[in-house]
Amino acid sequence: MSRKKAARGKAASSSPSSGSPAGRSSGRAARSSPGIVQMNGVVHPSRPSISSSSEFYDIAFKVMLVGDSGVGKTCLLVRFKDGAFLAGSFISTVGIDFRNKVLNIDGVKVKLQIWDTAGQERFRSVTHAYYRDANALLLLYDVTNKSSFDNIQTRGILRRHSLMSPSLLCSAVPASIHRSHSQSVPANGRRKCFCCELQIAAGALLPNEH
Ligand SMILES: Nc1nc2c(ncn2[C@@H]2O[C@H](COP(=O)(O)OP(=O)(O)OP(=O)(O)O)[C@@H](O)[C@H]2O)c(=O)[nH]1
Repeated sequence: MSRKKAARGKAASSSPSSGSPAGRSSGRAARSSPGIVQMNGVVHPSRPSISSSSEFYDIAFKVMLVGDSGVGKTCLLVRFKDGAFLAGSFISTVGIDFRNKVLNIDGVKVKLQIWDTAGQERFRSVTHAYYRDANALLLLYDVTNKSSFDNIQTRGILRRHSLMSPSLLCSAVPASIHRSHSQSVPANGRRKCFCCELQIAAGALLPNEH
């Protein structure tokens, strides 16, 4: 599956820890290595493993970014992974893409494999296949667009039911916050940031013994 955004996010896309499903082997190499136990989509290496970005990690989780087209999913992910903001003309994601990032949560190296799904309706059937084994869904909405907020509620409920996984972590996350001068969805007192939400999700997914 190719993705138009590769052109503008060149540096990020050329990273070995990111890619489209066509290049998924690098991102998923660790998952098929010997000695890795997979339970409910959680990857527990039997010893510290090395991610495709040459970073060791103790445990890995699959996180899906979901939301309407244009809410800012790719921008947030590229910002989180590479620290760059994708300004300029909007090029919609084609299909699905992913990036890896290793976080240190209370001394545990947590590898997040973050999947950026296309928001456009026509890719729904393609992206649906990638929800299997997901540990968390981050439901992104544009703070200036009320319907994008209403839609994530439906999407979150539908996903949870279709995956029949009550343990799946779902969280609503505001995006496009730099457009917030015309904010139409209340931030509920606390201004959640994408980076914080990923840290919270990673912490919540860790087994109790950590
Ligand atoms: N001003 C402003 N523009 C933003 C912000 N976040 C995203 N954008 C712009 O919104 C447009 C859409 O952002 P994307 O991240 O590509 O949206 P997406 O949710 O990935 O869209 P799909 O790939 O179609 O699902 C781009 O032109 C971005 O530059 C923000 O915080 N402020």
